[in-house]
Amino acid sequence: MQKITFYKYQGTGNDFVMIDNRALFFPKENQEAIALLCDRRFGIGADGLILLENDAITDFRMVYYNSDGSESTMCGNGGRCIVAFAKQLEIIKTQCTFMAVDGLHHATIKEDEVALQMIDVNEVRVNEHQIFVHTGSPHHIVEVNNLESYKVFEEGKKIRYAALYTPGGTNVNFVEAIDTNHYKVRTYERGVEDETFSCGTGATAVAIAMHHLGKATKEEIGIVVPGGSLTISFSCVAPGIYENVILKGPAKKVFSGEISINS
Ligand SMILES: N[C@@H](CCC[C@H](N)C(=O)O)C(=O)O
Repeated sequence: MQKITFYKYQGTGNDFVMIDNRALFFPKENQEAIALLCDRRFGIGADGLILLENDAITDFRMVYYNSDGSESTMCGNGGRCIVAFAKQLEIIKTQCTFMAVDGLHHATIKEDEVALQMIDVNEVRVNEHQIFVHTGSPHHIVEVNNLESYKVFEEGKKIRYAALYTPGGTNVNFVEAIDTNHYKVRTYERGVEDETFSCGTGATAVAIAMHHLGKATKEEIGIVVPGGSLTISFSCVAPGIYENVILKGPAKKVFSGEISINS
């Protein structure tokens, strides 16, 4: 058995087990242990697990796993939470750079609010089969009516496993307008294989898609998710090309503890 100190963080209800792995002690190859730590009945419970590690050229490195134990692509809410975690560990003060699977990120933190620069977007794919944006993770977007009662799990799962996205799959976001520049979003997340309370890369993808489609008129969009509110700002430099993409919202520590895993 191996005893692990962990911290639990959440960003608009997207929750993560956070581990300081600067000493590289964590058994990354043990996918079963990662899934167990994220299990809501037999473990701590979370949508994902994040390791904070040293990086040669930035303040730290983020390594992200979905709750099924698989290492995955970028997590926007996780990125905001790891910035709050790095501040708690006194690695950073109010601004930082860090390395993630999709490259270099800049972020600032003021109290519980983290503004995280996401990767640039070079394509918004719109055709008869899809509205799709890759914001560090893949996101399919569907506009719906009556989002509150929409069957996000059932419909999301169908698209997540659709032939169009084989073999990697996609996350699926369902969106309904509040007004021109504010949208409600619910997301089915790949690797969690369920609806989560929030998805940062998903909210970012929706904001960019709504702007690209000409539905949103501003370069700052408000997104309301089941777990709270996010703001996404960007510069649209050409059709489908978005730079200075910033995802902003709260990131909070929930609790910390120790847990033993089979090593
Ligand atoms: N919750 C995340 C997205 C995490 C990655 C996703 N589940 C995938 O595997 O693509 C976010 O806040 O962006």
